[in-house]
Amino acid sequence: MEKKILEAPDMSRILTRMAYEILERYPDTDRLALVGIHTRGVFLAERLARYIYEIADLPVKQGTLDITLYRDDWTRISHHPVLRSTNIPFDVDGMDVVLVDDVLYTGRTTRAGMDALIDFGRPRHVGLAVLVDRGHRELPIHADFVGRRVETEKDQTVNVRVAEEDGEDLVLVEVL
Ligand SMILES: O=P(O)(O)OC[C@H]1O[C@H](OP(=O)(O)OP(=O)(O)O)[C@H](O)[C@@H]1O
Ligand SMILES: O=c1cc[nH]c(=O)[nH]1
Repeated sequence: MEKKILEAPDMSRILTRMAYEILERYPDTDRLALVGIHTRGVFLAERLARYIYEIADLPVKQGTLDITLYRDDWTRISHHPVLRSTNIPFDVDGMDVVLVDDVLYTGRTTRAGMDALIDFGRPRHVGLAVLVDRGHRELPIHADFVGRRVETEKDQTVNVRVAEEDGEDLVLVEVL
């Protein structure tokens, strides 16, 4: 069984708030880029960029990262990984890059995301925005912009659904 923790209006409100926070932290939007981590981070990054455009009338650079081959455990997960597109259509050197993901858990995806990003250049600053921080970090990583902190047990699962991929906006936590 799963319990709903966020529904579509909650997600819109939270992402709007996060867009304001990102703008406040990085007012120089010429230097700002939002980079979504596949899969759902890509759609959340697009939405944050859209909210920033609506709030400040300023376009923000965007990119996507597939971190599969940068994971420290990818051979354990699959020897035939499905790869998705990495697209960083701007010069990363000197930029303020906000990585965007749906869930922050152990921090291993974020670490892989930083590795993947740094292969493109040397950002001035890298931040992290996540819709849900569920704790249980295994690496010294924290998020700068958090939609909702959720207390979880280590063996619970947080399931984020986004309309673009799943047909609905919903965040569920497995009930143990
Ligand atoms: O902090 P971590 O322990 O790395 O966990 C967080 C990651 O786990 C999920 O991705 P998943 O690997 O399930 O792939 P998905 O994005 O395709 O669902 C989620 O989307 C985050 O990217
Ligand atoms: O609970 C979890 C842990 C990692 N990634 C998710 O999407 N959910």
